This record gives sequence, structure tokens and C-alpha cells, in this order.
Amino acid sequence: MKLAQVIVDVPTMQTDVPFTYSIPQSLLDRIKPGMRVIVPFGNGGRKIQGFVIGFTDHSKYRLKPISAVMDLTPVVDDELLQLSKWLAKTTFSFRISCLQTMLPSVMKAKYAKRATLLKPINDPKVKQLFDHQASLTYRPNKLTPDQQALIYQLRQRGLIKVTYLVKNQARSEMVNAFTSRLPVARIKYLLKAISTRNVGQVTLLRFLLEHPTGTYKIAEVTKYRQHLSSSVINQAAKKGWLKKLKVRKYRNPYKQPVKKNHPFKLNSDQWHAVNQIDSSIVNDQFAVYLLEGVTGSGKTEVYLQAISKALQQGKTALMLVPEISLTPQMVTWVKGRFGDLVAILHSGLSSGEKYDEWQRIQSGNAKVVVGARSAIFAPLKNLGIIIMDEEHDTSYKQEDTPRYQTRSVAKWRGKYYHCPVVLGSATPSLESRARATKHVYHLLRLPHRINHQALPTVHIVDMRKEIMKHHGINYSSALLDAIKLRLKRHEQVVLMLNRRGYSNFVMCRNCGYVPKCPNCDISLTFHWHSHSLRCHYCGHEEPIPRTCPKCGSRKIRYLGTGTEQAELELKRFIPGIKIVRMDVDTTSRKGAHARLLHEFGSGYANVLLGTQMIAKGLDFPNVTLVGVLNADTSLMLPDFRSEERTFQLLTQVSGRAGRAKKKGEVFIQTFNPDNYAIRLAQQQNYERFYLIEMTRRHALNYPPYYYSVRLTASSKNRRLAIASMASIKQYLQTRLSPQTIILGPAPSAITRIKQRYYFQMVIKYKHEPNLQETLDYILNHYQIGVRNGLFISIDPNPVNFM
Ligand SMILES: Nc1ncnc2c1ncn2[C@@H]1O[C@H](COP(=O)(O)OP(=O)(O)OP(=O)(O)O)[C@@H](O)[C@H]1O
Ligand SMILES: [Zn+2]
Ligand SMILES: [Zn+2]
Repeated sequence: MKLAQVIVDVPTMQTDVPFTYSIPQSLLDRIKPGMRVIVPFGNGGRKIQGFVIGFTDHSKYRLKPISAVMDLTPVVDDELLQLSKWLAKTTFSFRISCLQTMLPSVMKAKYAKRATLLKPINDPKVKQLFDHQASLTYRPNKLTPDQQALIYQLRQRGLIKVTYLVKNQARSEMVNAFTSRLPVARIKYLLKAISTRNVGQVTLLRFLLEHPTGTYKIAEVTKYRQHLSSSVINQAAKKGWLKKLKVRKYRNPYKQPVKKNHPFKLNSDQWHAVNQIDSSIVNDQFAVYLLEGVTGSGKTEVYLQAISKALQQGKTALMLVPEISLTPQMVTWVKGRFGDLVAILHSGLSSGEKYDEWQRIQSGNAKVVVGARSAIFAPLKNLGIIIMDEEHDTSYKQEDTPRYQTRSVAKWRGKYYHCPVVLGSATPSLESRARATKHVYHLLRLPHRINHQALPTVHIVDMRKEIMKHHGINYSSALLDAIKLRLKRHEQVVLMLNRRGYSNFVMCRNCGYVPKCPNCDISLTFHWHSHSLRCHYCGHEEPIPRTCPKCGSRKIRYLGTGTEQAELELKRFIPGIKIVRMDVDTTSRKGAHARLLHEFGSGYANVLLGTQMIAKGLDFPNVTLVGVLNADTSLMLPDFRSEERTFQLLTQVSGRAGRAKKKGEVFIQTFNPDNYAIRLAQQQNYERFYLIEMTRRHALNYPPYYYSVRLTASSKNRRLAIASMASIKQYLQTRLSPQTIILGPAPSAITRIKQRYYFQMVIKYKHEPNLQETLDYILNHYQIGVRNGLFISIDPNPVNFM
């Protein structure tokens, strides 16, 4: 007997195993691994979604049958099923969470509760509540307390039944279309027979003559053909001239046509890199390449030509970029080279658009995928190359469960398909560079800028001296002079405000009081637009106090620097200057990011002022000056990677200057002019930074010399969290080798979020064969009922230790 093994949509420890279901006769032939099904679950037999992951032929228990199959073809293929298993294991997460992470969010099941009356009830209140129907969709938050009480009573008295429905949200949009039913000879006859005064009919017949076959969307045809209206089409349908039908509408997120671009003639370094990568593509060979190329060295062209090779070989290609550098420029490059073969996946798309792009990939119509982190799960078959641009970027690590590192997933898929993985960066992560040094990865280098343009000259401005000179707080006089000079020369300026680790907060200048979030214990952020304070973790919002709640003084002042303030200040210094500001506030609306970049790129504005989101990838030839307003903030983080992050960020942003014919200049404003990360970023000396930082990591037992795992426990009960951590630590000490270092338990950087207390431990180890097993045991034995008890999460190789 054929039985189905199903992973159910219940993310708990107890349900993280396949459940066996019988298959109704009618579904036997249809059901395949990788399809979503609806199954009854638990004692109540409520209906939930699940994934079929395989079959078995026997079971000890009496089985329930599968209720329905949701898909016509599998939504996860064999490769991704295997990947989900590996992912669940290595990231300590539930298999169901991994499967859901791989699919567009609309394919995640939504459950609706329905309350159905078991017999008619002659009570006006009940009739009103049910709107004279037998059942209603049960949404407690939409009901008054009285109505909720009524439902409760009915249920107590056994008069209603509550059922769960699985809603499939993934729907393609359908639109009206038509196709001709007339033979060409008949059309010609009709054109002669009917009066030319019937302009609509004549136009339609001419259209049918030109398009004897094929299906045409009514909205599109009527838009572009004069005299053709939907009523003309409806009449024609009645006469039997054409057939009306519904077709899937493809929600194309990029409507404007892209100009075709052609491959550049490669310089010799680029040529060498492409050549090496190509040989792995052609020989079906898994290999990891680290493409280390200075800013403006033409890494993108290397990617494009390697992708082209994969396509020539009949294979597909996946290219990942950090979310914020998935700019319209990048899209134009790839679409302009590969046209409709390209699918784009990023967070700016609506969920419908994402679903449509996913469909195009799954059906094989799209062969090149460009996207941010989660695009690593794009259902491409027969992969020929995987590229990760800006491989050092922290956004490649998913911070929520499943806490995967995209690089590891890329390598897994590369091995599966025997294809190369290319990691590109001007400032590779120490982990990747260390592997290249040990020849685990192949190092490919582009040491020069295109056309041998020199890297920009970088000046460090010591803000400790500068701050005395004038009243502004964001701009040194050196930087202001440099900006004025560019305005005179009609050149452009990029200014970055480093927001990492920075809060725009409000402080009492009398007693030092800082307003904090009542739920999360972190400082509230000041927002200019709404003139209010907001919590970035939970969204709590409150007005700015007029007087200090602690000492009663009226000296509550805005502290720190924000992009809005920097914009206002610059306008004050240089009246008439045109500034495009890019930060979370100005880019939150759909399409805003693209619009702002276009505004700057078209030359309308003098200055692009923004947060980290402007540091990467932008390639504007007329930018000759870059200013970093505050280089220090990322140095202040309590994290061993803060120097690495600072170095990377400063090098990246400096690289925006002088990329074409004109030479670039950079000003870095800092209160720590002697810090090695800042000094070496000034020299753009990655090699030296790598050596110094590796020595430091070695001395302090940090990655990449040690691996690390972070274990976090959270609870509403603070004591319970502390006590459990202490006992987990004892257990770990008995299981792990003496060389392994256990730090903590300590309160997490943000100790309280949404009323839960967080404590963490960090395990640093070199070689620990029992680790997986030990951590699995902890997950299984120390967690107690999630709601009021203790919740444990494990983050392998965390990107920050806060
Ligand atoms: N072989 C070539 N000949 C002429 N121009 C080229 C060639 N290769 C690349 N370019 C151009 O050089 C510029 C810089 O290239 P690209 O943006 O790929 O640099 P990059 O290495 O990705 O830099 P960054 O790390 O700063 O983003 C682009 O405008 C690109 O079109
Ligand atoms: Zn005060
Ligand atoms: Zn909060």
C-alpha cells in the first residue's frame, strides 16, 4: 500500500517529523513528493497544510486519509526537498519553516475559522450575527465583546461547530482575452460584405485577418487600436466570430523596456577571471571562486559574461546581490544583456509579482535569476553558476529562523549541480579570504580600476579639532569647501551618514534622561516628520515630552545626527543646493528608491545624501566627491567585527568617487583618526587590513580561527531564563571538549523585547564533533511551552554578537 509522508504546518519540536497519511484511491496517481496537501491533524482533526516529502508502504497505526491536494505539479523539486532537510539540521530549525522559506510568501497557508450553526436558531441576535446564513467566517477581532460571548455560549451548548479552512492565497490574476474563430477566407468575405460605416467591426475583422491565430488580451488590444472597444468584441463573440476566454496575466514588475547592452571587450584581469570560471562551468565542476576586485574594477562584467557561458551550455544562472544594491542600474545591466530570460526577486515587489516571477522560474521560462538573499532558493533547475556579489555583506545572513548563511546554501546547491560558486567583493569577509589563502577557494583578482583610473584620494578630517570652529555639527569646513568646488564644476557629490549603531535620540541636557521604549528597553528614535518618538523594534510611538519626566527641566534636546538634519544643515550652508535624500523614510514607498536614484543620475541634483544604502554598487560617472559625515558610529558597537564592518563600509563608499574619466576625492570625518580600520580604509589597503585583523582575531580566539554558535533563551519570567541558562551551561561543559570556550550567560544587548527577557551564551570552538547532537538535545529537553515558558534559539555562526 502506498502511504504519504507529510511534513505538517505546525512548527513545534514534537511535530518536526513526517506524519504518515493514507491516500484516497482517486488521488493515488496524482500525488507526488513536493506537493502541498491538506490533511486532518490532531484529535479535533482540524485541517492544515502539509508537504508530501515521500512515500512509505506500511504503518503501525490506523491512518487518516489526505483530504486534498493543493498543487497540480510539485512546488518543491527533489533538490529543494533534500536542501530543506539539510537546512533544518544545520540551522536548528523546523523542516516546515525551511520549506516555507523556500517558497513565495503567498504560498504559505492561511487558515480561516468558520463557525456553522448545527440547527436553525430562532434568536434575533443569532440571526443578526450570522446575517441570516448558516455559517460565518470567525474573526474574533471583528466582533464586539457581546458577539464573542454569544459565539462562546452557542459553542458551549453544542449548537455550533467551528471548522478550519486552509486558504490558498497564491492566485494568478486572470484577464479577459479572445481568439479568432473565423477562417481567413471568411474574414475576407465579411470585409467585402459589411458596410464600411461599421468602423468597429471593420477594424476588428482587419485585426483578425492579421492575427488569425493566437490569444489577445482585450484590454491591450482596445487600448492600442482605435475604434476597437469591448462592446465591439462582445458583439463579435455573440456572432461567433471569436471566442472569449480568460488568460493568466503576468504581473511584470519592470514595465519600461530596457535598452539592449552588449558585452565589453574584457581587460586581461577580467579575461583571466572569466576564463577560469568558464572552465568550471564547461566541465561540470563544483568550485568556489573568490573574485577580489577593487571598487570600479568591472566585477559586474565578469559576472555577466560567466552567466552568458552558462546559458550557452543550456544551463541556468543565479546571481545574488544585497537587497540595497539591487538597484535599477543593476537590473538594467542584466535585463539589457539577457532580456526576458531574467527574473528579478526582491522585497520591493508585491507578493503577487513575486509569485509570478517565481512561476516563470519554476516553469523554466526564466533562466537567469537576480535577487536578494531569499532568491538563493529560486527553483532553477540545472544550475550552471551561482554568483554572490558583495559576498561580505551582512544581509546574506538571515537573522530569523531558519538562520541560514546564504553562502553555505550557495555551496550546497553548487555541489548538487556541479557548478561554480563565485563570491565577489572589493573587501571580502575575513572568513572567505582566509579560505582562499588556504586554497579552499580559488582567488581571482582585479587589482585595477577599469581604464586604469586611479582610486580616489582620501582625506581624514579630525572632527575633534573641527567641531570648535563653527556651529554646525555635520560638516567640517574642508568638506564644505570641497562640496562648493564640485558645484562650481558641475560635478556631483555623494554624502553618507553612517547609521549603523547610531540612534537619533532625545536627551535631557540637565539630568541625562533618555526616553526608552516601555516594552523593549532601548532608546526611542526621534522622527522629524511626525515629530514623535518611535521604537524600532516593536513600533511603539509616543510624543516628545515637553519637560523631563525625571527632573522636570525643559532642556529636552534632540541629540545625534540624522539624514534629515544633515540635509537641512547643508541647505543652510549652501542655499539653493539640490539634494536627493535616501534613507528608510524616503524610500519606503514602492518605486521610491528607483525614482530617487534616477533623479540623481539624470544630473538634476547636486548631492545624493543617504545612509548605508548609498554605499554599494552605484556607478555614476559624474560623482567626483564622497563625504562620510561620521565614520565612527560603527566602531562603537560592542561587536568584534566592528572594525571589519567599518573598513568595508568606508572602502565601499569611497569607491563611488571618480569611477569614470574624472579623478575622485573622499573626505572621511571622524573622532578616531588614528584607528587602524579608518587609516587603512584611507589607503584602501585591503591586504594590510586583512593581515592586521587576522592577527587580532587569532590573539582573541575569534572567527575565522574559531567557529561560534550563539544560544539564546527568552522568557517572560526573567528568573526562569537565567536559571535555565545556568543549567544548560553545566550540561554543555560535560559534553564539549575543554578547548571549547563558553561565554556567558549574559543579558543580550537588548535585554527585553515585547516583554520577554533575553539571555545568551556564545560557544567558541575549533573542532567539536558532538556539537550538533548536544545542541539538538538542548532544544529537545530545555524548552518548555513557548507562550509562558522558555524558548531557546540557536544561531550557528552569528554575524553579530549583540
Ligand atoms: N571591459 C570593460 N571595458 C570598459 N568598461 C568596462 C569594462 N568592464 C566594466 N566596465 C565599466 O566599468 C564600470 C565599473 O564596473 P562595475 O560597476 O562592474 O565595478 P565593480 O567592480 O562592480 O565595482 P564596485 O565594487 O564599486 O561596485 C562600469 O561602468 C562598467 O560598465
Ligand atoms: Zn532631566
Ligand atoms: Zn519597543
